This record gives sequence, C-alpha cells and structure tokens, in this order.
Amino acid sequence: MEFISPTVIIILGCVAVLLFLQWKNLRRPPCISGWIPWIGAGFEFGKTPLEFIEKARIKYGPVFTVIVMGTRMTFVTEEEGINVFLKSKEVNFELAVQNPIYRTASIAKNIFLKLHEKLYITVKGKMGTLNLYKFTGQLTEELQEQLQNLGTHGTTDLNKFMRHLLYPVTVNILFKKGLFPSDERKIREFHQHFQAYDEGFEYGSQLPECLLRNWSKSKKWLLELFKKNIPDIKTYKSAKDNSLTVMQAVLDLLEMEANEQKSPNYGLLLLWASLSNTVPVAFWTFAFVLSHPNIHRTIMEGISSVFGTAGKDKIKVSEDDLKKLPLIKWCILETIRLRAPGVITRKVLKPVKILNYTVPSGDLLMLSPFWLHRNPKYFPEPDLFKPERWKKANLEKHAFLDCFMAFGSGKYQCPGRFCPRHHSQSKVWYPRHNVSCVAEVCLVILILCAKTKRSDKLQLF
Ligand code: HEM
Repeated sequence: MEFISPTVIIILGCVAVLLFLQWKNLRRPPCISGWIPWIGAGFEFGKTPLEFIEKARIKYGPVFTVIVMGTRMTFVTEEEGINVFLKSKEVNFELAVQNPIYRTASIAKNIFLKLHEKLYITVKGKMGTLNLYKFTGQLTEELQEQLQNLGTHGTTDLNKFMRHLLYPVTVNILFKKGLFPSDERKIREFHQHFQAYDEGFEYGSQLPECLLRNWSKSKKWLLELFKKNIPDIKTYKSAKDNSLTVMQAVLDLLEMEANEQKSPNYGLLLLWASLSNTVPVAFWTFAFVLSHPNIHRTIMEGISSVFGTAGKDKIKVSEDDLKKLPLIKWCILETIRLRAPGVITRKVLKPVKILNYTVPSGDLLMLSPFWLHRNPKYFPEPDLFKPERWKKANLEKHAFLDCFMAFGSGKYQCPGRFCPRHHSQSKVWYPRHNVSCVAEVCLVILILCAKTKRSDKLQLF
C-alpha cells in the first residue's frame, strides 16, 4: 500500500495535468504546428504565406493558430476576430512589432518602446504638412529625364520605371533634396541594396541576421549610407521655405531624447516604410489601368478635358484639377485594395475571447488586409478591378469603404495615408483622407504621360 500510493498519486497527477492541458487546448483555436519543433510550420508558411493563410482558413475555420519559428500567430478572418483586433484594449501594436524592428533595423526594444509614440506623432505631423506641389516639381523633372533617356521609341520595364521615378523623389523629399545619388554607379548600388533589403525583409524580421548574409550586407550598406549623410541632412535648409523635412524632424526628436546614435537606424525604417508599399502600388495602378482599355480611355479623356491636348508646356497640377479627375483616385484605391499588405499584427496582452475560443496572452494576433479585401460580403466581385465601387466612399469626409484596411487601423495606422492640401478657398490646411502621398504620384504620372503624348508608349507586355 505504501509502495502503491505515491505511484498512484503521480499517475493521477499526470492524468489531471493532461486533462487540464487538453481542456485548455480545447478552448484554444485549432493549431498548425508542423512537425519540426520550434520551426513549426515555418517552411510551408514562408514559401507562400498568402496561400497558406487562405488554405488554413478553409480547412480550420475563421480563427486558427500557426506556429512559426517559435512564435504563435493566431489569424482572425471574420467579424468577431476583426473587432477584437481593431478595438480590444488587450492587444498592442508596439509589443507586436518590437522584435521585427530589432531584427530589421537594430533598434533595441527599450529604445523603440521609449520613443515610438513621440516619433509616430512627429512623422504623422510632418506628413500632414507635405504638399503635393513638392512632389509634382521633382516628379516632373525625374519623369522628363526618364522619358528623355528612353528616347521616342525606347521601351522599359514598368517596375524599373516606377523605381527609377519613386526612389529619388521619395528620398529627396522625405530626407533632403540631393541625398539620392546622381552618379550612375551609386544609383545602381542603391537600387540593388534597397531591393535586396526589401525582398528579404520578411525573413530578416524572423531569422537571425547571421543566416541571411546578402540581406545583412544590404542592410549594413543602407545604414552606412545614412550614417555618412546624417550631418548633411541635419544642416540642410530648404531653398523654398524653412520647413523641416520629415527626417529632420525625426533627427531633432532623437537629439532631444539623447538617442542620436540611432539616427541611421530610424532613417532606414523611414526609407523602407515609405517605399516598400508605394512602388508596387504605383506599378500595379498602371498595370491595372493599362490592362482595362475602357478605363484607360476614360482617364485619358478626363485628363484632356482638364488639361487640354498634349503639348510642350510644363504642367502644374492643382488641387482643383485633381478634384475633377476622381476616376484616377478610385483606380489607385482599387489597386491598393487588391494589392494590400498581407498581414498586420498586434500582441495579445491578456487572453481574449474570439468566437468560442480563448486566444492566450503572448500570441500575435494577425489580420490579413489582402484576404479581408477579397471578402464578397464587403467587396462584391472581389477579384475584379472595379474602380467605380469607390464612388460610394465618402472620401471628402475622410472615409474609405467599410473593411478597407490597407493602411492598418487604430492609434498607429500608417501616417503616410494622409496628404493634407492647401484649401484654395478657405486658405487653411485641412486633412483629407487620401491615398498615400507617394501612391498619388501615379495620378500625376498619368497626367504627365498624357500631356507629353507618352501614354500610348506605355504598354504591358
Ligand atoms: C500605398 C502605400 C502604403 C501602404 C499600403 C501602407 C501601409 C501601412 C500599414 C499597413 C502600416 C501598419 C499599420 C498598422 O499595423 O495598423 C503602415 C505603417 C507605417 N507607414 Fe505606411 N503605407 C503606405 C505608404 C506609406 C508612406 C508613403 C509612408 C511615408 C512616410 C509610410 C510610413 C509608415 C510608417 C512610418 C509606419 C509605421 C507607423 C508606426 O510606427 O506606428 N507609409 N503602413
């Protein structure tokens, strides 16, 4: 009896623990954990993440967890989950992104958490005073140079064309005019390193840098570029007005907070955030418009009616002109809908209930704007490019369509989504819900192409 009792107690104890774990797991969402410890479903997920999410949703239902590199990611795809993602106080943006920020930009968690809110307010405030004329001036120059290089019969890759247009314009506006290299070899180097950094960003945010040699090389190259140029960015003064660039405002704040040594790292983050979505959006807007001849024709007719026929004059695009061409803006929004970011993320601070499940604290809650935008309940015929669906959105009143989540949501949604304008009548700055500043340059490119009779040269192959 004396021999049996401890054994029985241990067995009963184990059974109780097992039952408890099972009960706990029953309340958790179904979990895809793969068969390799820690790596979990990392390989399958990493290969084609968007398809993986959709297949898992069909198989496991609207809430499911995936284990990737030791991290529990719980995906939410239906109303209840989306509401928790958007509204619950128990989920947090900063704690979800601090790790990826550390890996991709080498900003320690304590520094990131200390500065994030202030930096966010600074960037949002500065983006709020950028004006479209700053884009059109430089954009016109860049575009004219590009077209000259092309010659009258030249052809180019549309993606390359967009990069050559948007990299210099964005860098020179957000950081400092003239920062983007003008020497051909250095331009090539910039393109090569930014693309390598951008393409490897997802892996870079998950894996140790020592496993990603080329990516790490490009990251270091970009950090070095900023390190060399920070003193110049700091002392740069705009010839037109005395306003600070976005990066100058960031540098001022870092100096005030005694974290200047992290300036190149924040430069790298701002560079990536401003270019990683806008170049593909610009590319796809053109690709969609050019592959829908009716829409292309209507846009061109609209441009002719506002600006007249093509000529040699330099073109100025005003706020009022843009208002007369809503179809172009709808095309950009429709492109952003169809090419929205794959996922946005929040960290669960305290267990949250979604449907019949309890998502435990520590999980990353994941929402996919890409798939949400393909839900026919919110976007009928979701796979079709239908810019006219944006007619219903009250853009003047800062409202997108319901469930449009391309710029994220809540307190820290994308600061690049606003583009305030000078209101010609009231003479005040007013914030207008807009497609991202840089994405809107598509509109200007279209207008310029039409004005210089180049639109017929833009073809998809
Ligand atoms: C079509 C273009 C763009 C798209 C689709 C986009 C999308 C996003 C998304 C989804 C987020 C995360 C928000 C969240 O989790 O709730 C974000 C954050 C951010 N975006 Fe954008 N973005 C675009 C353009 C830009 C531009 C032009 C800038 C230029 C400054 C920019 C700067 C940022 C920054 C700094 C953050 C981080 C905000 C933070 O730290 O809290 N974005 N963007």
